[in-house]
Amino acid sequence: MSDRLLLCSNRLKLFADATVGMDAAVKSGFISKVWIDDANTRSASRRLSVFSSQKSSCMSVSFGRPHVDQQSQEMKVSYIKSAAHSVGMSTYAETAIGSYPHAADEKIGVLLLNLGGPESLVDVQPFLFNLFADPDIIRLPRLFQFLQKPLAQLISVLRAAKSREGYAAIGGGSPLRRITYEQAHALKCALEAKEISAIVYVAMRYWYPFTDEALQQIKRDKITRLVVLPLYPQFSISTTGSSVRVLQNAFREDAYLSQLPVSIIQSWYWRPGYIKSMADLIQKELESFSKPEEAIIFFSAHGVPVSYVEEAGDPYKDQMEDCIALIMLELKSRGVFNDHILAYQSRVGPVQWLKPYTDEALVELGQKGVKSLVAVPVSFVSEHIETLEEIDMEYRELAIESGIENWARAPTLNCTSSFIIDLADAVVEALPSATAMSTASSKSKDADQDPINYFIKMLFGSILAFALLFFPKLITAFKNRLLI
Ligand SMILES: C=CC1=C(C)c2cc3[nH]c(cc4nc(cc5[nH]c(cc1n2)c(C)c5CCC(=O)O)C(CCC(=O)O)=C4C)c(C)c3C=C
Ligand SMILES: [Fe+2]
Repeated sequence: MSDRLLLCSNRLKLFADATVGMDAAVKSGFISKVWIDDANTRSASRRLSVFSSQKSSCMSVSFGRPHVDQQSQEMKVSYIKSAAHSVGMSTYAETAIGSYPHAADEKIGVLLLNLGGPESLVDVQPFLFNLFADPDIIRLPRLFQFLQKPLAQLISVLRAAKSREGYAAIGGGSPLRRITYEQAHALKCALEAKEISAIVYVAMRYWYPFTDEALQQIKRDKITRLVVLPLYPQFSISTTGSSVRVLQNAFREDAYLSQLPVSIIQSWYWRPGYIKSMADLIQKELESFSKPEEAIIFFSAHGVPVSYVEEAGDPYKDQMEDCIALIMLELKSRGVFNDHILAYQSRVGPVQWLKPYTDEALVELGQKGVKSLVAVPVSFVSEHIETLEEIDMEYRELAIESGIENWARAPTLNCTSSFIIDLADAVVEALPSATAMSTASSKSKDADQDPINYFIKMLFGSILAFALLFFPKLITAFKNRLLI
């Protein structure tokens, strides 16, 4: 009874014994945060770290007692496991805690999931078509899914000129493929340093190398155990959710893959190695200012439409806020007490996206007299068009015009060694719980189940799609007025 824990969640807050309370709390299914309330809890904390990664993708472990602000922050953390299930994914096996004893007999694969990007300006429109043809990016009611491809064709053609300008400004193509392969190589080396021999594969969602290519290679290599690691720290239906759906479909249809033990790491923004690596980058950037303490830390995350969060239960916003809180806690523990803000960038189309919008927030800060700012891209771990063009060019210019005099941008993590080592740890922790992927059909808890919402979407979706397809003049109006 010496190890006492304070367990906080959105439904439950209690003091408990380190072992009994932990297991009971986990079984109750509502734990999102554990505070270790006693300094002498080394063994408990080790167990907690392991089970936090295995039982719940959002649960994190901290030491000491939360003060009031932290506590209310933690209470906001939502329970990710239910959200992951709502998009039909298998999570870690319920019983797997402990080390993985059979590594030597296995042929281990790690599959990195990423978005992909056009490698030349000619690729831009077909890449955009693939992106907009994804039902997790443009979410149509089921009855109208036959419009998905015509709409994708239309929107990709309309968007292509603007996108091409962006890719031209960063050298004519996306660096994502190159950087992801560098990360794959670094991860392989980090695993080798931990005496795990693994082949690391790359599967892009919208451009080469596509998921299918990676899966064919996995089969040829006769991999016997696979860890799936999305290169998105936070889970979103539009990113990890979409890639995992593609994987599930492929696994369901293939005799070999459907039997292959797989662990999917749903999200990992809470991992101490990632949080520390982000804090390192920010701290280093702050030191480039003559008065570091005056600079605002401006976290800029890729946005998603509000409906993803409010109607489809996307945990992305909650995870993003939790992630920022953890980075700021880490910075505070290092004596860095700068103000910070989280805003969302890269919105596309006419719907409401998560707010505040990065461009509007920058103007507002300038108007308030802020003079120094460090921009921190936070939803992605490699440089890409939205860091190199949108932040470094568009937002920088806007910030300077708005009166911000000292601008800096934290680089993305890319192959930072502390980050790659942490990813390797995540893989090692995930290995024991690999199980054959569930073939249960996904039960999406989305707005389609609400008949009124469904009817409204159906009506407006069909009017819009038919109008755009059959009245060319409307296309110009659509393009000019609706920001594509
Ligand atoms: C966590 C990261 C991302 C989320 C969430 C996300 C959602 C999302 N994106 C679009 C539309 C576009 N995204 C585009 C590029 C792009 N998106 C991400 C990441 C997230 N997207 C990355 C890393 C990239 C860049 C890839 C590269 O080539 O470097 C694009 C194309 C570029 C452009 O024209 O701006 C579009 C379009 C939507 C609609 C969406 C959520 C519904
Ligand atoms: Fe995007």
